[in-house]
Amino acid sequence: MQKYTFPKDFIWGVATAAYQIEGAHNVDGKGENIWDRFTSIPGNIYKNHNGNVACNHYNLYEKDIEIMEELGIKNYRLSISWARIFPKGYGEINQKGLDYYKRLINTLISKGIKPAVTLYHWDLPQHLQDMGGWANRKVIDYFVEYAELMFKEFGDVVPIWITHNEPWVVSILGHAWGVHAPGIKDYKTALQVAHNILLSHGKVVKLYRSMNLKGKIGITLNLSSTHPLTDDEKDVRAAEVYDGFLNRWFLDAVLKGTYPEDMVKLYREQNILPEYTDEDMSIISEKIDFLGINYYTRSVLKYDENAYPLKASLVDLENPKTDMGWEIYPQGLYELLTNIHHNYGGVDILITENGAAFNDIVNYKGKVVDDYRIDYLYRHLREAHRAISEGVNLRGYYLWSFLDNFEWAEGYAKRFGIVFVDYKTQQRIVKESAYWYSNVIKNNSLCE
Ligand SMILES: N=[N+]=NCCCCNC(=O)[C@@H]1[C@H]2[C@H](O)[C@@H](O)[C@H](O)[C@@H](CO)[C@@H]12
Repeated sequence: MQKYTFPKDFIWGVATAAYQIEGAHNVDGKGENIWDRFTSIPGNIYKNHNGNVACNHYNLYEKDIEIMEELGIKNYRLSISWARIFPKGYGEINQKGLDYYKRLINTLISKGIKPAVTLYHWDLPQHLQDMGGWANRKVIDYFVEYAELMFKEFGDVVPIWITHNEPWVVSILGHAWGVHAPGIKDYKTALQVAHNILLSHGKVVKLYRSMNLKGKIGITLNLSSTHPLTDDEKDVRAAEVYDGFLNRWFLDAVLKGTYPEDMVKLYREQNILPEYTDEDMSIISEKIDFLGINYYTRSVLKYDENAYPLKASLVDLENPKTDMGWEIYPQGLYELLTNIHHNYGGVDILITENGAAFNDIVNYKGKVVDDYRIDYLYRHLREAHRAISEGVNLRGYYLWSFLDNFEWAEGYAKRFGIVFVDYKTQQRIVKESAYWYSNVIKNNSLCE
């Protein structure tokens, strides 16, 4: 039987995000955030679901951490809800919000579970959106103020920090396509938002360095290997442009301090190029300790004369898919890891999210036998192992997600968890994939 052993100190973890699991949306002084607002507007979310209760993790976190402990999970990526700390986004601190995260983080550490904290996982305080949100450069300063307080409070006990989760999704889904909060549909705004988020990232990295903290800090990007539908030069160019739009715009800025020339030219021609300075780019590319990658699927592109602004359209192939409709394409993870290793100087990498939504059911024995999810995870971890064996500095893997949770525009219709959540009773059921993952962690290896 083939066994794939990972490096001795490889980080095996699970991941969640505040708005998706906490609930308690207006409890203990928490301010309104843009997802509280966006989900309150009928039509935005599947069946008008919202995160008001979610997995009630705000009240059930001790029970959830017990499950992690039972499974032998030693690393947990969580996010902090900015509006719990600063209800207005800046200024007055909400002590009860701060106390919640102190309890949560201290409980994790007392159980030997290392926290990796994401400072921003999409839940901007609404008060800041009311002044323009991330399109307003002033919000950058407020983000630095929030980060400074988090570093002061938790900098000595949190070993891994992620400034932002997926600036591309915040920018494009939230400000160009309008399918995420705050529901804006304007590419020029979207690209300015992306730039300001990246600038806030760089400023916070510099702040972290100035505080002489002993942990590691990075950023998480959602990346996808891109493929042309055919070898026709128009399709090949479409894939290159989409690669620039999704991947290289962010990778080059953070790791090289420049925006890719081909995309700068395209955005300038389309009059959607953001305003930025050389100084901005120098700050954005402040050296990070690791690059976080969220990988779910590849992207297949074809030339499309009518597709604004890229003249490239995603193609939906008839291949095996997850419940999100995303093609299951494990080799795309290998392609991505090796490309980044070779093109971006061998930067240390953490897979900060990988996982799959499937239509889980509880069987007559009260179990969730999610072999399809085990298959997805196995295949992707095999590709990760292949990349490591070829020299890629992959240091860890955080499975998305620990719990079934609020899947943004899809509400509770999509289940990504390795722990099933019955939203009517808040009962947790550990899925078979969790037991499988527990074994992978214990053995630090994959067995065929
Ligand atoms: N249209 N469209 N979309 C194209 C690709 C979107 C990529 N979505 C992600 O990566 C999100 C990431 C997020 O951090 C987490 O909060 C989400 O729950 C997971 C699952 O969705 C993933």
